[in-house]
Amino acid sequence: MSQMRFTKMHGAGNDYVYVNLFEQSLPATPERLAPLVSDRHFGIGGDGLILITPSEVADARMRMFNADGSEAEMCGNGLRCVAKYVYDHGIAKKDKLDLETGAGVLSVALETDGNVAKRVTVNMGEPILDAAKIPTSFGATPVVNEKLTIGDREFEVTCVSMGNPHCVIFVDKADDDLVLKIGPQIEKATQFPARVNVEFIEIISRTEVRQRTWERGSGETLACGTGASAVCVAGVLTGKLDRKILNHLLGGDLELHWNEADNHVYMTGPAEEVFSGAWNIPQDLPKITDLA
Ligand SMILES: N[C@H](CCC[C@H](N)C(=O)O)C(=O)O
Repeated sequence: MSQMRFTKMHGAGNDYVYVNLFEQSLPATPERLAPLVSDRHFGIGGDGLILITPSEVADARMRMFNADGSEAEMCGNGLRCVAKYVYDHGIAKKDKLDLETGAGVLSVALETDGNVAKRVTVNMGEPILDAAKIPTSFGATPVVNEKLTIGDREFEVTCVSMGNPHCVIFVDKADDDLVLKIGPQIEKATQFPARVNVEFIEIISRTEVRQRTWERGSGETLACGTGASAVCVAGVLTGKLDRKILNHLLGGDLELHWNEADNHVYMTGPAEEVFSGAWNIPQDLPKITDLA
């Protein structure tokens, strides 16, 4: 029985199966593997699959696949965990790393305690506010307080890309009806040709919010780092929030800062390694060559 070695990690409860491709190759395409390993009953369990690979332009590269097998341009919680893995496992023992992502090479700073990283700050780069690049069919740029009709209900949405697309909605109560019923309908709404991640935000003050997230390709997650970054930007664009906020997500807290000086968003939060293991590769899994 051949096996694939993996490490389970999470950032504020947003958990992924991490595979170190510095030391092994994949038994099948990641699009095929992600749904299998993400399955919380028949697989390892997680919100998706994250590959840590060598990079020609950075200390390492992250490729991120949602639980449905779709690849995303960027994953904030995932990148904090990749940074921790790269540091803790000695791939690059530096407390400042450059990591290649689908949204470009991003810089991260690690707070370490001896030999392990505890908290990580990611320079997420500039938010993308051009409707076409988010991409949405809304005409306005930036997309602020647009009306989106779902069934017989109308929502006011603000759309921001952090390399991946986000639809932010400020609500009185982010309840199950909104997150679990409206969230999936917005994810697949025709206004979002690449689908979209949806953030439902309760405002506690100008510097503090509570977030629930319906993620593209993974459903509700306990946290979404790119989403929390998009919320910070949307809060400033709508005049509801200051540029520095504390975001309470179901799985933990993230600190966000949309820095006026460089127009970059900075996200700080935890990264945890839960366990490592070996996954028994199913006999009937089509080999990568079979899929060519
Ligand atoms: N579902 C997202 C990718 C993961 C983002 C999230 N988990 C984060 O921490 O940023 C997408 O398809 O764009």
